[in-house]
Amino acid sequence: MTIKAILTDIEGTTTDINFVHKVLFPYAYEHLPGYLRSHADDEAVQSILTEAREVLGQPEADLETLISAFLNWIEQDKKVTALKNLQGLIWVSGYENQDFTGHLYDDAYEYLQHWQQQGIDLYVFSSGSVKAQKLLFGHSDFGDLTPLFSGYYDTHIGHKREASAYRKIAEDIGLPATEILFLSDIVEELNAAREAGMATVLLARDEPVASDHLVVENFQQIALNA
Ligand SMILES: CSCCC(=O)C(=O)COP(=O)(O)O
Ligand SMILES: [Mg+2]
Repeated sequence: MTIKAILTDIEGTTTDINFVHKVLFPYAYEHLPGYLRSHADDEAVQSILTEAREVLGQPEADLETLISAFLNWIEQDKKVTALKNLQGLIWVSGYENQDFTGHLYDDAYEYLQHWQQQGIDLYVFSSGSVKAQKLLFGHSDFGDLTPLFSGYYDTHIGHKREASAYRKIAEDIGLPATEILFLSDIVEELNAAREAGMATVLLARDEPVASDHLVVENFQQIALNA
């Protein structure tokens, strides 16, 4: 089978989980109350707040109630689309002030470039919003890597553990799912991608994992018949 496109997860796949959980999430947690209090009237924030009220089932929830809900979702690592959109807005200042740069494993940097040079189109699918994805790769440890990617997908297209999301992505990319390879560290995501027809590789970066998906420790071990 010929792989023509690669769709990659971020956290645990291109990027250290610790960067997300020990740098990005704490930054969002610390800045979220102040950000919401000073930007509550912005159009983009208004729509995030409306969506959060819907998720909570509390159409009248005030700003302080919503702040508590968002903080609670960060603590629980909930992949709520409204939270993910909000985090993307908050992280702008962190990247722009150079409080941090987007972590990328050396092998991910090397092989994403290599695959692109081989003519393979690269796409991202993360629970982090498209804005957050572009920030991470645009302000990465290796500089601006956004020219590597042909497209970005987040939970607006569907949940990462549901096959329908991968079917929609394949349709949007314009390739049969069988010609797309999905990379992730989460078996449930790989199962959903496989159900949609995609080829799959499980990244087990920290410890060995037994799986019926092809398992690798890093991107260098991924052999493609492009
Ligand atoms: C796009 S950077 C922030 C990552 C994030 O917010 C997250 O929830 C990680 O999700 P992933 O689907 O990449 O595991
Ligand atoms: Mg992941």
